[in-house]
Amino acid sequence: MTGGDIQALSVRSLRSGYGRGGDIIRGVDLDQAPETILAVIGPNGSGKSSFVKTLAGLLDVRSGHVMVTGRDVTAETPAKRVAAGLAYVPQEANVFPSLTIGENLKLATEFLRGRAGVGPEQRQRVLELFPEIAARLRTRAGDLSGGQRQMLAFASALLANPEVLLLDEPSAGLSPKIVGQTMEAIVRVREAGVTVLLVEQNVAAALRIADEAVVLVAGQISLRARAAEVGASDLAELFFAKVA
Ligand SMILES: Nc1ncnc2c1ncn2[C@@H]1O[C@H](COP(=O)(O)OP(=O)(O)OP(=O)(O)O)[C@@H](O)[C@H]1O
Repeated sequence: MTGGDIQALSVRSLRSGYGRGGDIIRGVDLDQAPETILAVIGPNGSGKSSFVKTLAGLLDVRSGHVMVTGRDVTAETPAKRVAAGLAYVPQEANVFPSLTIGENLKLATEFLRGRAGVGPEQRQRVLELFPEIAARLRTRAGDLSGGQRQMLAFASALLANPEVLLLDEPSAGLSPKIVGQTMEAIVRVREAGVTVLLVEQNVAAALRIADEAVVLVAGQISLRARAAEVGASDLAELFFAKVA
């Protein structure tokens, strides 16, 4: 959605961690071009979820910067980051199970007044992206299948009309067939003009749809490549290096 040389997402010398513990994210630099899908993969415990939480504002930045379409959001609260165009879908608890789909969608925009492009037209665009959700507005979110629940979580985040969508392991707990449908939905989101940063344990599924991939090992980027060029041997070496 952004032209010229402005990156959708820029991260500079980012460090973050929990409480008084050591740094988990240990100096990450990253630029992501608009309307691309970037897969963030890596071994268990390498800091993928912590990275995306830091971008979303849920883990304090110890040093470095996060910029969305050229605007520095490092000091902003999670809510202000959403208003600045950076939406986040957590791995778990990403919908309200006791509310209907319609109520979930209504609640998602409750705190977004003033953000450009938020309103009935955006709602319509989002519902067109997710027909399965659009057809079940009165169904309780808790009665949806895992895949449908992910779609609802994506839809809720997209109502903010974000430039960048951060997804934390959307395939977790889904059957292979549903993983495929979820990945197809992510491609549709990108085709609608949204930049997607996709944290995934399911490396094969993520690489199939991503433009580029970064491998995070022990809180640092150890490889960045076009997704199609990431070879099994690169991954084995990097993933194994963590264990050794
Ligand atoms: N709430 C927390 N408090 C303290 N340490 C945490 C917390 N959450 C994660 N960590 C630590 O941060 C490190 C990175 O964990 P993180 O969940 O970000 O990795 P990950 O790459 O997403 O792993 P996985 O693929 O298993 O989800 C781990 O050492 C983990 O123990």
